[in-house]
Amino acid sequence: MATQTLATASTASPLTAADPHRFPDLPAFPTDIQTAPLHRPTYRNFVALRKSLKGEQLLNEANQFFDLGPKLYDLRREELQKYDYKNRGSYIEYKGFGNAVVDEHGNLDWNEFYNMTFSTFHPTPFSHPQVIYDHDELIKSYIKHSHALVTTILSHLNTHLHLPPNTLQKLHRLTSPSGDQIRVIKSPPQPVSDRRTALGKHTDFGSITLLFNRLGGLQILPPPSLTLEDHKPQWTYVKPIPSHCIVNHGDSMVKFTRGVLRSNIHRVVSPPGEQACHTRYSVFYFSRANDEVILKGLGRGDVILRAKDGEEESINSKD
Ligand SMILES: O=C(O)CCC(=O)C(=O)O
Ligand SMILES: [Fe+2]
Repeated sequence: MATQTLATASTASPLTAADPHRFPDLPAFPTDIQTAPLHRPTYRNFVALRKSLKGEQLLNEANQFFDLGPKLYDLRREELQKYDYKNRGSYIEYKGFGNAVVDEHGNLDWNEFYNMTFSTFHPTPFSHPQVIYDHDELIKSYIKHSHALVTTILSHLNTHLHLPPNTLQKLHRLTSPSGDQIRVIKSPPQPVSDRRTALGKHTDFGSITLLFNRLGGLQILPPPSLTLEDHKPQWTYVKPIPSHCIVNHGDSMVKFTRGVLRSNIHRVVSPPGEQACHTRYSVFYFSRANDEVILKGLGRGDVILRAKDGEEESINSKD
């Protein structure tokens, strides 16, 4: 993963007080905590992104998911458990609070989440809470706008990897079945005496993740190449920035590029400083290659061909 931020706001300086997308009613990220350096697009790319992508709509819709989160989780865990995906043989819908182990000591996670896909509104034997149906237009529109941003990112990567035109984009068509999904995570404040990992260390599955969050807590483990000689990589916070999303490369991009692109290790801990007393929501778009795509080195394009060949297992995107 390269951790990048992409500005989608209309102003050159999205951090000004006039920015309508600054985080309402939340304490600021502490100024004395070191954060990971992030790459931002050049001003030219920033303007191009805004023009081509309806960036304002994407931001507005992401904000609406931050309003949907509390409405969904106000249904309470007992009710949401009816939609638990572990009983459904899929990753769509609800993951209950504390259902996953986060570390080698067997500690459990400190979050619950709900996954939504395009197929959320297709006829299936499984229903959703009414609040999801009430937001069907938002969910469909957010998938469309997020996918447009992912396509723009893939097209930049395609160019810089010297791949034949549209190679990456063709593996990620919105019109073909894939595991693309929206996720809304809720992590309530942790007890003062027991603040710990809320989501265990991992790399993202899939190709590109777009992540909006407002409170700190996300940490990355920098790769050795970005760590001082004779030092161990240290968990480092990623600071949420208004009107920006964080872009992760997932494991499929590592496969497609034979390791030219990396998927970085990250985790979520209790938010720092005063932020720890607030409920943390995050809003995601996980993009994955179309179901039938075999996850292996693309093998065309001199940048990838120069990468070392490794053993490749054959697995398709759906699995
Ligand atoms: O909540 C966050 O900031 C990150 C969560 C995450 O990494 C994930 O769900 O894959
Ligand atoms: Fe992640």
